[in-house]
Amino acid sequence: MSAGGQPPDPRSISKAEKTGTTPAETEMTRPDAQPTASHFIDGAYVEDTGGDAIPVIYPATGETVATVHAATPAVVERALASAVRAQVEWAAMAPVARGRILRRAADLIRARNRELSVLETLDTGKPLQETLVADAMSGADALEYFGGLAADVTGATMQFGGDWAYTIRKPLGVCVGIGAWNYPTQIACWKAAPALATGNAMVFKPSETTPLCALKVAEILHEAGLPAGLFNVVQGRGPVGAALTTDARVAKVSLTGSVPTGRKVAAAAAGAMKHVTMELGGKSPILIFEDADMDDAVSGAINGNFYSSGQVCSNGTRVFVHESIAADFLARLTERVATATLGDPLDEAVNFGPMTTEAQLDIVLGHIARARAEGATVAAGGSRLDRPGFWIGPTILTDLTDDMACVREEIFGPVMSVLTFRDEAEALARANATDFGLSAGVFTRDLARAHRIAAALEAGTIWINQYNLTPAGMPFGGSKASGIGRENARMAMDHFTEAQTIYVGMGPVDSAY
Ligand SMILES: NC(=O)c1ccc[n+]([C@@H]2O[C@H](COP(=O)([O-])OP(=O)(O)OC[C@H]3O[C@@H](n4cnc5c(N)ncnc54)[C@H](O)[C@@H]3O)[C@@H](O)[C@H]2O)c1
Ligand SMILES: CCCCC=O
Repeated sequence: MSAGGQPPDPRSISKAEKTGTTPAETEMTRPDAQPTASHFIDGAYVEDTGGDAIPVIYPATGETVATVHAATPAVVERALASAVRAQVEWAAMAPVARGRILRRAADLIRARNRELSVLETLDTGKPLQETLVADAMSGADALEYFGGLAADVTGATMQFGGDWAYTIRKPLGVCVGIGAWNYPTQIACWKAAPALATGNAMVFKPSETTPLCALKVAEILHEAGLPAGLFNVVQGRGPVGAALTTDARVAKVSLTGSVPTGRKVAAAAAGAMKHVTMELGGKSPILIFEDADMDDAVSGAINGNFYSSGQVCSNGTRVFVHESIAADFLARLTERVATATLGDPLDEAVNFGPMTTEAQLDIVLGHIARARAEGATVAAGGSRLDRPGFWIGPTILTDLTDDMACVREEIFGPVMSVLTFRDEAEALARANATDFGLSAGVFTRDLARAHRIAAALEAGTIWINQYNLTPAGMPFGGSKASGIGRENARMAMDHFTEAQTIYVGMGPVDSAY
């Protein structure tokens, strides 16, 4: 497919720059991001500077805005011990009372959305325009949803003609949550809400890259009335996550992260038969048929590739477009992508931010260099932007084949691969030809085709004529290498409980002798 010309550098149309926002002005609006202390344990902030210092870098400028310390073994011990103690009473509490606390936390989050969104922006670099609607608000939705469901955890009865049995769903005990860096508030809430609603305690380790927001979630949960010890936050890198995963007191590990980390964590948990939820990476397809609403398809591809600067697990980074509309699609796509507004993410006019880390930016640039070397055309973006921080514009690759690395591997950045197809069977086969299976999208006006394709796609979540929307009442998670289990919806309650079966004998007991 031909590139159709290089669009203007998105920096040249930054509204922030047009409106004359200066670094000095945005500096003035930036709050102090330094938390009271690194960890939140047993209802209070805890510091132990014996752990490695972890700088928190504002990705838009590269400045260090806070420093936390990795948990020492003593900190990990305090977190686990308080969770074990607190969980017993919490599990015995009336579920409706547990739910009330979570719903109160949801209200507090909504009331403080702006403050939390600014912190999320400082933590991740994602535009405030996004964080105001997608992060703390999504966390509040999960707390409200699971708070409402807490009193509705039910078992089943089975009749055997006299004798009968019933099941009750019991909490697992102490659960560990481990987060990725792209949605720190949302990930903390999506894990904490179903775990707490069902009577568990959680020790949460945020990503070392974005350690700030989970501390605020802990603070708010406790302000809402959560007893001390039930949601503890400890900081650290992989070894802290590994120490939590392998501790004998931990019944379950819920990880959001990459497939390689998922394999390690699942293997470590399997050694002690712990429950796991694995929310991992993907290389998801979006199939755009010739009868699709073109504007919606372009919007879906933009949302599914460039929101959060492409750092979204479920992104549809392999965009398969029917060959008869491919030229029109690419022309409209490049035209719209050229209007992205880059600038200080704290400026609400900005809708495209930097990569969250320089290391991730380097990974993205490496993928683009390899794609060029393999013969791809860069139809938009493609290079590091000459400004402080970790910037690359929305990037579109064309002239691709399915065996190129950029089409096969998760890039986790703003890089869309546009491919063409001739017929449905071919599109489906190519969409499924991956070890990943997180998500997929279909754009068509043909309802029968939409549902036929959705059923045949090997992915945990499929969007028809939409992309990347994840309401709390909808299960979300991956197939194949992209994960085990589901977050959100009633299914998440099942994943944080286990069934106990009680058989009831109603007559005499027969025995052989
Ligand atoms: N499916 C989803 O819901 C979802 C959501 C967001 C991100 N992701 C995926 O996350 C990845 C990006 O995030 P990342 O770079 O932070 O992932 P990562 O795998 O590098 O790290 C994830 C978390 O695991 C921890 N960790 C690393 N090694 C560990 C070990 N041995 N034991 C326990 N914990 C360990 C890290 O400290 C971090 O907190 C991408 O692949 C993305 O697709 C998935
Ligand atoms: C669509 C939001 C899911 C979070 C993954 O990165």
